[in-house]
Amino acid sequence: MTLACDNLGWSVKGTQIVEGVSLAAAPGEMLGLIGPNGSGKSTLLRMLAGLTQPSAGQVTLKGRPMAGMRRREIAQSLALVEQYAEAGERIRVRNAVELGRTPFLSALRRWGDEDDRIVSEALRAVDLVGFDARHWHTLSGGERQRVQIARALAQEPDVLLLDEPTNHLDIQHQLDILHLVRDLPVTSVIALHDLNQALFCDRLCVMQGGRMVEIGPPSEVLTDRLLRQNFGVCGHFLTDPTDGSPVIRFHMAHR
Ligand SMILES: Nc1ncnc2c1ncn2[C@@H]1O[C@H](COP(=O)(O)OP(=O)(O)OP(=O)(O)O)[C@@H](O)[C@H]1O
Repeated sequence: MTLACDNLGWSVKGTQIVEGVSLAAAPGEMLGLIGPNGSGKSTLLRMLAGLTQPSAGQVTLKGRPMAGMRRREIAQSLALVEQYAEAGERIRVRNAVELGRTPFLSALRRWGDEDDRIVSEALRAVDLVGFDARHWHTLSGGERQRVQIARALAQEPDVLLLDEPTNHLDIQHQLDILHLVRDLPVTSVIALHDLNQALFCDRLCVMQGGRMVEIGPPSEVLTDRLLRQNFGVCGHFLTDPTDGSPVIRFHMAHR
């Protein structure tokens, strides 16, 4: 397995935030992380990225315990796009994306043409061609989000973790990013609130109160019972007449 965790937990000041989460993302899989606000998705992602030390359990990256790995080594395989990622106000877009190459640079391996090519490709992938010289503080929320995704792509990771990556994005760029992630030859774990977007994923992991309550293909996980119990809504599956794909229409649940 590319990325896995076993009995993962995190507590703060005696409060259990995440508890007993075990999962394994297969190579190339797009695993969605869904659940109501405060259910532990971001905390779980940060532990999977090695940024938050678990209070219990362990994460393994390509079969090796992450706890024994150096930050640089993790960053050579795994990239995280956080929900509210910031960058220096005065940094330019291209320089921000170039930071994705840092884990691969050293005194013996200096910046080269290949790094320039990778950065240009990452900017192109998120539709930011021509933004190279723009300062971070001049960018819109959606443009900033795409810079952060480009920075992660520039890491050329095997594992890509994304925390609500479609936040702030207009509908075209939301679809672009979801298609991009789905088509990349990487293992991805992606926290999403939009359950129609979650249908893009191969499997969904449902969080509730810090625990994983379901994992499986979207069609099996997003049942009427689960939508009511975990999200407090009713959902009806409809079929898109253009391509036969499922769409969920939500209604308020009668209490
Ligand atoms: N450092 C902390 N101290 C206290 N409580 C925390 C801390 N970090 C997270 N929490 C709490 O843990 C819970 C889970 O937070 P987390 O951000 O992981 O949820 P989430 O599922 O990503 O939420 P959202 O959908 O709103 O982004 C929340 O109730 C949050 O307030």
